[in-house]
Amino acid sequence: MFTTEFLDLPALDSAHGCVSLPGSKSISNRVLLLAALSQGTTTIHDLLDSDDTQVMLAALKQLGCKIKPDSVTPGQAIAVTGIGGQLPGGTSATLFLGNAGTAMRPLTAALALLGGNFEMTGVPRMYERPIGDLVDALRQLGCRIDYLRDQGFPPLKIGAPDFSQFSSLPIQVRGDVSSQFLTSLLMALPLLAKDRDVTIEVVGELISKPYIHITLELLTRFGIEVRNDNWQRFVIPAGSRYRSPGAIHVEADASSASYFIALGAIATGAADEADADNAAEPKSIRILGVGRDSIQGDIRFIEAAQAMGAQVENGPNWLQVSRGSWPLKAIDLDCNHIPDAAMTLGVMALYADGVTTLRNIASWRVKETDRIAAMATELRKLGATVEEGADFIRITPPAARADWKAASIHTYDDHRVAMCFSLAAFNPAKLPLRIEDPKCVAKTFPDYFETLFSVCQSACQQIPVICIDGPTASGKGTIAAAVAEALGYHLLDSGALYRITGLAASRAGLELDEANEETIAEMALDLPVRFGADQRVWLGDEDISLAIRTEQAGMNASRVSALPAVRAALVDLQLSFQQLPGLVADGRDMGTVIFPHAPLKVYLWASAQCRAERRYKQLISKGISANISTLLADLEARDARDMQRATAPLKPAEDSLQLDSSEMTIEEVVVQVLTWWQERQPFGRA
Ligand SMILES: Nc1ncnc2c1ncn2[C@@H]1O[C@H](COP(=O)(O)OP(=O)(O)O)[C@@H](O)[C@H]1O
Ligand SMILES: Nc1ccn([C@@H]2O[C@H](COP(=O)(O)OP(=O)(O)O)[C@@H](O)[C@H]2O)c(=O)n1
Repeated sequence: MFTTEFLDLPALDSAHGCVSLPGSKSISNRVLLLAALSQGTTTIHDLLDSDDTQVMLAALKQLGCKIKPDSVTPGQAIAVTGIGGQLPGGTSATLFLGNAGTAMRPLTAALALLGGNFEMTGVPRMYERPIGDLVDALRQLGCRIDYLRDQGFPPLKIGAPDFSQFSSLPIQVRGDVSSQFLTSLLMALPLLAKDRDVTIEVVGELISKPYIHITLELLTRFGIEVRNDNWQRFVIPAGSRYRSPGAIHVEADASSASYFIALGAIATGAADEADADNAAEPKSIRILGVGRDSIQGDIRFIEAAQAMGAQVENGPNWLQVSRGSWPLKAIDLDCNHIPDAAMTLGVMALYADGVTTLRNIASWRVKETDRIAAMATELRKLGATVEEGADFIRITPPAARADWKAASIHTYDDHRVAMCFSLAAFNPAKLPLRIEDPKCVAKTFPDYFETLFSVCQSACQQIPVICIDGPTASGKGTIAAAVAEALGYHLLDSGALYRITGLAASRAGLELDEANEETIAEMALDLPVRFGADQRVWLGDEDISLAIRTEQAGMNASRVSALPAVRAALVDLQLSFQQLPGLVADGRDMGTVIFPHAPLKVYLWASAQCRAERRYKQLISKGISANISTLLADLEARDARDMQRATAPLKPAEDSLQLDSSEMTIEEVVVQVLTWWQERQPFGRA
């Protein structure tokens, strides 16, 4: 997951490949609650690991459910042992539910019926999301719920219910604000249906029926057959009891699939339509985990995408999407049946041949953020003309390539805004795009951007490289790592490759000189090297992270690096590090030889005395003994060799910015490099 302040997406050209999507959030949290209310243990496969499921799991643990293992582990099922429809008397807890509507609403209903003393809290945005209609419905039954701040909104206090006034009259709930209210009642009211039918009556038009469909399907899996009278009345029959299905699979999120369906429709055409080679090879996006048999309403996003031009093939649990019409066709669509996925249509509209109108989307206004306002604001930043109304949005794409703008997309702590806007990186103007606060995707799809990059292609010159070259101990490695972390970029420590080559050659008993140049170059071509987490380096099965950091290893590196054949042998390996979303490369010739077109080249240096002192401290802190005057002499010898060698000598690239770090702290250097980088971006200062 990208936890950086922002993530810059370079212009993307095309997409092709296969993605496996994470489990659905709606299904995950419903299954968790139903498993928690049931008797016995439910083994849940493919549960989504996200902020919303984590708060739900934490809450269930507080309520006394057993969860094994303790948290969601990739590839491993999770077992939830439920409370069997009953909490121990006097249970009390403060439950923090973040910004998870799928936890706050159903848990409020269930706990208000179960009884106990609870405070239901969350993040500030949760306190702006209405819950009054659900509370009103529950109060009709005798539930005790108080507002702790604003009337109609969390946080809430729940006390012991008094069902003495509970009659057989239907419980009324509004259906036109959020379908989660009805879902919450449907999941919780079987608790009251032991010896009589419980009837729920919907007041007003029921929005988001597909989500109710998911709820009903899952209730069936847990032994509760609700009678659905035309989406207006729902009857939970007397004698209903939650029964664990034993094991259950969570299907992949159909809303998450929408980004990849759109990707197939937008980006699988040839990067350059005139390029015959590309045109010959059909490209597509294959999506695993969700397909024709999905119980999720958002699967009908496929129809909307097809209407805009996507070509879609499907199987029970897979989809395959490629570009059909291009440009996409503008549509005018009632989106009530696909409220979440419809946001993706808003970004597809940027690539359409006319004006797209998405209607009946009033519920967007009360989601993670006011999504109509958010979409309108951010689409305008990209150059679109947007009209918004209480329950619709109308989008006119940028008139021509030159009308597109490079935008920094604000994401409003809304995962879907972040994910759908990433698709604007395919703009024909080849402009980069900034996504602010990319970690907000953690709500439903923590590795969204990694998954996206894994199937996207971009021309080499579009993937940015920041080069940091300079003499030994100037701080290149330290600064490069910090800059890469701040930007979410990959890191190339090119010196490590020469160090590894030097180590391997000296272990093989070779003199590190011209006589062995070809032999060492062949070794360099075939090094079984692997870079792991925490900057660990492996040669075959051996962790050589420390062995390559000694001054002797540095000296050996300097020797082998003077051999032109060795340098040539390492070129392709170095180039292969230039991957989405970008690269920070440190070394001697990053800017002069390996990445001559890099948009930012920094030549970092410091006085020899200062560098010798830094290296001394560094070695001592690693427990390696050292002597300053020897270090100074070695470092000057290394500088001389690096600067005087015939091939790729150390020197500032003509277009580099020089930075003397002698009097600067590490933080100051990092800030300077990031400032230079920001100044080169079309977004303005962050
Ligand atoms: N601006 C700086 N001020 C003080 N110490 C620094 C600075 N930059 C780097 N260092 C320290 O100097 C040592 C050498 O830095 P390193 O990144 O290994 O250099 P290089 O990769 O250029 O050989 C490290 O211990 C690092 O923490
Ligand atoms: N791009 C590069 C990187 C390192 N090198 C050589 O490899 C040696 C070790 O590189 P390094 O970056 O790990 O060394 P330090 O700067 O950390 O001492 C340097 O002394 C250079 O001679 C090179 O020639 N070209």
